Amino acid sequence: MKLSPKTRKILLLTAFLITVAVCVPATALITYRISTSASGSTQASSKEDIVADFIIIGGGSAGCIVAARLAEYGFETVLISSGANDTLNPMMREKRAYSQLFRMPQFKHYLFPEPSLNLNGRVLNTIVQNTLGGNGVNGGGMEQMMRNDWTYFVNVTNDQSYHHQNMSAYYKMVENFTSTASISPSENHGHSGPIIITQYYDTKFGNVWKSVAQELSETYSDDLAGLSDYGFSFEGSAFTNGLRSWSGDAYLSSTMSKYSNLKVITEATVTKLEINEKTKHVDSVLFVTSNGLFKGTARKEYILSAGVFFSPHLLMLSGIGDSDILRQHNITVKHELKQVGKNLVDNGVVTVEYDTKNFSLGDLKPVGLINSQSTTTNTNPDIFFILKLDEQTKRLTVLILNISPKSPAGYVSLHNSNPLVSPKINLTYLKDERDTKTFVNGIEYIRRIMSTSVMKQYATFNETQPGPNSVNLSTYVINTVSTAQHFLGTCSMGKNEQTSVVDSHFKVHGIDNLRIVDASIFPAGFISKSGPCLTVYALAEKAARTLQQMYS
Ligand SMILES: Cc1cc2nc3c(=O)[nH]c(=O)nc-3n(C[C@H](O)[C@H](O)[C@H](O)COP(=O)(O)OP(=O)(O)OC[C@H]3O[C@@H](n4cnc5c(N)ncnc54)[C@H](O)[C@@H]3O)c2cc1C
Repeated sequence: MKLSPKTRKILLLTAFLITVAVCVPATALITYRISTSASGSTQASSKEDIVADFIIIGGGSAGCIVAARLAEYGFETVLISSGANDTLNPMMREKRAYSQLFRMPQFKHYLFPEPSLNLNGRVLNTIVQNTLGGNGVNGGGMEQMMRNDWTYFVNVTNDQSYHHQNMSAYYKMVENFTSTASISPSENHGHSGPIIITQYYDTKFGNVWKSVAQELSETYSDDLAGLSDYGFSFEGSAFTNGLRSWSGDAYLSSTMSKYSNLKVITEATVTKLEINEKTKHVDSVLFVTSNGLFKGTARKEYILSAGVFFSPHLLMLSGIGDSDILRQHNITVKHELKQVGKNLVDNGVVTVEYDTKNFSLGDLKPVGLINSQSTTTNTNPDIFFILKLDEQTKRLTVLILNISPKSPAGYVSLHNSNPLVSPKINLTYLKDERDTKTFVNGIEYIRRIMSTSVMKQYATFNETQPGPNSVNLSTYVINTVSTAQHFLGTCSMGKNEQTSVVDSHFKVHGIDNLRIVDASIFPAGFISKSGPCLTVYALAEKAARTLQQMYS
């Protein structure tokens, strides 16, 4: 589609006007950056529309890996992403800048879910980092999923290639893992992949942490990757010597200059997949930049990697989804897939906070994956917790994640059919009272840790939140539970189109040239036991390898 500059300007202006005029809360508007100045990588300024073997939509954690690998495998590849290329910005890289980064809206879409009635009407916020690498610019916790988690994938898909043993190969492709512990490096880790992960350990606090586990009759594990899914440990980190490693930089930035068959278009928002409802084939994608409206055509396939909120959103806007919802918004149904947008899950997080004296953690990340109600079960953990110390204020925050939520899943849907209006998001934390109880048990468990003789001897901890005299912990949980930002599941993987959106080869059921590779494809009912980011990376490696095998 070639449009004159004047028509483009009119279209763009119209899109903005519609956005502003639409009757949704102003906070629901997407804050895509559409500026006329180029910032780093290629902007869509050419008059030509795009044609390539593969078009990837969304340069987040997964999208950057799929794009880089497909280019490396020799395919003509185009990545279209709504954020700018900020990979050289020190704010992205430096750990000490992370909290400031959080306060800078130009790098993010803030999405505001509907008020949660069971949380006294509170509106929680969800975040999509609008930059290359997406939400990989995060807290840096890097954990593999465990053997049992992969068995869940195998059972849901009937695809044996998801067995832990096989998936271990993809983690190894991602990881450049080192541990400062004097443990023999686990055979579960890779040591020459692009993402640098360091598991920090020091003997002094390491011994304390082991003794705490012992005093509470728990197990300690040198490394929670792979086989062991229970106990106290230290978490691997994407920060090494204070610098972040993430897919936007480690996979994509270096590749952009290396492969002439890779084109990265930033500050460009895909607004629609043009789908032929008879052939069930994606004919093209439309995307908007500050220079106007463009069309991209893939000779082979389109890969949707816009993340857990925007992937289902774009499917629905394009006519793939639950026909009842699409018709409500006057969207022509191109392909009925009831599960699009369903099964949204997240752990939720509650914190216990302490003022400390004589306490330091440095780069250490003490964690635990335990059952808060019974000790030494070595199985069925119900919470994951992590200790974070602000070394300047000496404030210790213990984050408690619910890894076995009982509440029904939430969903992603539409406010209306305007692609520049963010999706409708429904979250369901604490809808089932057992989840409140899990967090209360979690708080009591953290208090037991801080009351162990070994912790008391090591340093001074004064609880400030919820506070030692707080009588009603349930109320505290209801008033403070927040998003853990570990959202999964809105384009879930499974055997058929009644129960899922993609098959085990990442292909959208019923559409012949469209795949989804991002956090949205985790199977319905699956919840992350720690953090999903490293697994999203591993799944992206698997998807790229699948495409290479298919098309080489
Ligand atoms: C604040 C925060 C902290 C986190 N901390 C951790 C942690 O410590 N450990 C951990 O394991 N996990 C963590 N997570 C979760 C983890 O980062 C995510 O699960 C993971 O990054 C998701 O990757 P993704 O590829 O699915 O999506 P994303 O990385 O979100 O990428 C989606 C990309 O698509 C782009 N996009 C969206 N719509 C369009 C469109 N229409 N056109 C073009 N581009 C589009 C977006 O701009 C974005 O860049 C955290 C998440 C957040 C938000």
